[in-house]
Amino acid sequence: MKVNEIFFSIQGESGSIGLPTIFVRFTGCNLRCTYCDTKYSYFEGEPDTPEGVMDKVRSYGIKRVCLTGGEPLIQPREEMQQLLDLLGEDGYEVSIETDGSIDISRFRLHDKQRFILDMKVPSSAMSDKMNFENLKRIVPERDEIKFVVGNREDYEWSKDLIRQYNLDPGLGYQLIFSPIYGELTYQQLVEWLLEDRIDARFQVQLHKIVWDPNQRGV
Ligand SMILES: C[S@@+](CC[C@H](N)C(=O)[O-])C[C@H]1O[C@@H](n2cnc3c(N)ncnc32)[C@H](O)[C@@H]1O
Ligand SMILES: Nc1nc2[nH]cc(C(=O)O)c2c(=O)[nH]1
Ligand code: SF4
Ligand SMILES: [Mg+2]
Repeated sequence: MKVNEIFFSIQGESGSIGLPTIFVRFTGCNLRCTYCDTKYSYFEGEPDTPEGVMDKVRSYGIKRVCLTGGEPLIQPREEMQQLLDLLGEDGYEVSIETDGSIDISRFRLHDKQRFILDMKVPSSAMSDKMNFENLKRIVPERDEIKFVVGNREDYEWSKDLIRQYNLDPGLGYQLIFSPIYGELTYQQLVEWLLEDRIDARFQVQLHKIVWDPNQRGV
């Protein structure tokens, strides 16, 4: 496996937002979202092993990890599964940020491990790469489905998907809406969500408020 960076910060996104978290950012992505804030992870990085990653993770003394990238699920499958197994054996809480294009059923999760499935909206220019079958593979109370939206068209696209796949929060589906940083105001997205009575979590990238938005490794 190839690792771009490992760092310790607060979780800036998703359901565990604000909690201290160790980030393992893998190198390489199969998509090229227009708005991607992590382009430096496409190629830069060093080879490592699941055991090597575990050693570094253990050194931080916190039992919460976020696997991200790049796209973590394009790393060699055996090695990624081995890392998930090692984290599971040690009782780590794990969130896996994934880009919606990779079959999430290729990986076996342990207790306290979950996917954050980002369904790429039209303005990402990647929505035709989505594997919509993933929406049937999601485990409602466990996983989260995320929409990172930049305009009204993205927002309508997301609502259509929620309707079409019956991603009803009443059935345990956990939905997140987040603005593309700098593209859509927080207020505009919040007002749309409230107006339409969408039972989803509004999320900002907390680390971009705490630190300079261009700072790496936070
Ligand atoms: C950098 S990606 C890595 C994981 C995976 N490739 C994915 O896209 O889910 C992690 C999260 O950051 C989000 N993200 C990237 N650039 C962003 C931006 N400019 N504004 C808001 N969210 C952004 C992505 O949409 C994704 O949910
Ligand atoms: N603090 C912080 N939280 C994050 N949550 C998801 C991130 C990511 O880049 O995937 C991220 C990140 O880059 N920084
Ligand atoms: S899938 Fe994730 S890492 Fe890849 S380009 Fe899109 S936001 Fe960036
Ligand atoms: Mg990030």
